[in-house]
Amino acid sequence: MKSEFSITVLPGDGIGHEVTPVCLELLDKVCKQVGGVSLNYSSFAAGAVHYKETGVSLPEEALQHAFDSDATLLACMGMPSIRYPDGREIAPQLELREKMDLFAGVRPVKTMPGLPLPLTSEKAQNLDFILIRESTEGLFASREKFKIEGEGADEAAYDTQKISRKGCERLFDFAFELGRQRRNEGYKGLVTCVDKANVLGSFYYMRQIFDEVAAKNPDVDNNHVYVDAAALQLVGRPWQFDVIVTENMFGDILSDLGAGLMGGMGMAPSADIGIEKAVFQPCHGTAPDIIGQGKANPTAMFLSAAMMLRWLGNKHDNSSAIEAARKIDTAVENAYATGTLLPYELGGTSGTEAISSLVFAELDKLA
Ligand SMILES: NC(=O)C1=CN([C@@H]2O[C@H](COP(=O)(O)OP(=O)(O)OC[C@H]3O[C@@H](n4cnc5c(N)ncnc54)[C@H](O)[C@@H]3O)[C@@H](O)[C@H]2O)C=CC1
Ligand SMILES: CC(C)CC(=O)C(=O)O
Repeated sequence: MKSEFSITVLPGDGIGHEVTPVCLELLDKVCKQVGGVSLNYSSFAAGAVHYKETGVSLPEEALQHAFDSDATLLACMGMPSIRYPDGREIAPQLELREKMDLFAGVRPVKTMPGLPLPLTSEKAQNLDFILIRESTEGLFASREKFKIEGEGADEAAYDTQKISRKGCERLFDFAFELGRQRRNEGYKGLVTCVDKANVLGSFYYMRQIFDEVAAKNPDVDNNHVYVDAAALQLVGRPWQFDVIVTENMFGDILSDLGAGLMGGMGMAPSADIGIEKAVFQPCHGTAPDIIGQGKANPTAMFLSAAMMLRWLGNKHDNSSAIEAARKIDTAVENAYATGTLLPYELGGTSGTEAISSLVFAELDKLA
């Protein structure tokens, strides 16, 4: 059984440099506590600042390492002030997802105890569902091919969405398998396809493939919701969802809504999963408004690291890695359950130091 894992670490830009060091500290601590699992990190510069300094956003060496290592831990990348000549931001995390074929962006929406969440309903305090964002195509796939046509009053810009049969089939297979797993764990096991099939042919195509895959998985419940209605329902009665599966751009937007339900971007973990490879990174960006102020919430990064350990443990049949993941989740949950943490995003003053210290202390108690 494999117990030593090589991890590509990409701190990226902005608050990535604040949440990455404490996350590696947490990982070292938990691995030492559990035994039977150790991580060897190799860190690389990549992102907007690296592009500004070198003209390269994702060095070949970093990409190769990500391919060769067991998993990649990425914080966040991008800076609104640094752009390609065509005006787009530098976002090598998208290239990484595409080049490594990480089609399933798994974004859990799980609330923590002890936080004054934006939705006050009792049921909204105990949310636990997962949004799967297709991460290799959709509207994002057009970003390097966008065109401006016509002149004067007829000038118009076009981005073209890509929805492929292969992309849909593997995504929906993944969603139904997750739905089945969750049903076996006592969740609803309901897979909801979110689209805009009432207006766009590409989404009607996607929905038909969803229905084909659903027919092959009759033991797992499913339904469809249009994306506008999904936005409404995510605010009105989010507890009705279990596994949401959707296109890249819709998933980008709705997963931020999901982060809002948890108390902010600093609470929302994520994993980009392919057949063999995976990258783990929080949903948040580089938070230029709080860089260097100690306000960055490392929770999303911690929970993403736990997702990495669980994925490694399942893939390599290493129960210690799964135990380490469980310990991180429990330590984070227990830290919030004290009711003493209030992150900046919720109007409080708990930043990187306060949150990390309490999570570390709770982890020590689990020894
Ligand atoms: N996966 C990635 O690497 C992503 C990168 N970006 C990039 O990040 C930059 C900023 O984008 P924004 O739209 O402002 O999104 P953002 O997620 O960086 O920030 C949105 C809001 O959430 C807050 N926030 C985010 N993470 C936080 C944390 N861990 N702790 C406390 N507060 C946190 C920020 O202070 C800000 O008020 C842009 O360059 C954007 O392109 C944006 C989203 C995802
Ligand atoms: C700035 C974008 C690339 C953000 C995004 O969609 C992501 O990283 O998930």
